[in-house]
Amino acid sequence: MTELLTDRDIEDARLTEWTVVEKSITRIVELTSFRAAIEVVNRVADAAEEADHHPDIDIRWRTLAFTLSTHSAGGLTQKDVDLARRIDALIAN
Ligand SMILES: C[C@H](O)[C@H](O)[C@H]1CNC2=NC(N)=NC(=O)C2=N1
Repeated sequence: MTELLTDRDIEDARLTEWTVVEKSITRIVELTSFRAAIEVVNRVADAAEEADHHPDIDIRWRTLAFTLSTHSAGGLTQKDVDLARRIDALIAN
């Protein structure tokens, strides 16, 4: 579960909205308003607490940047892929 994923594993996960940046993945998303952005942040916070896995979040008016990595493993693990999918679902809804 906390094993580091290979580059191939990350490609195979097909996280099309995410960009690999060094040992992490980032998704930038623009919402319709600051409040809408904060609502997404709150939903992601719930998902993060539930998973006990926490993204770095950069908030700039209505644009959010989520960055995922597993600090304890020093890179990307399945936990990041799982949280990325949850974030994608929360943004879509
Ligand atoms: C004790 C607890 O499981 C750890 O501190 C968790 C919490 N959230 C975390 N989040 C992330 N992104 N990486 C971690 O290594 C991590 N560790």
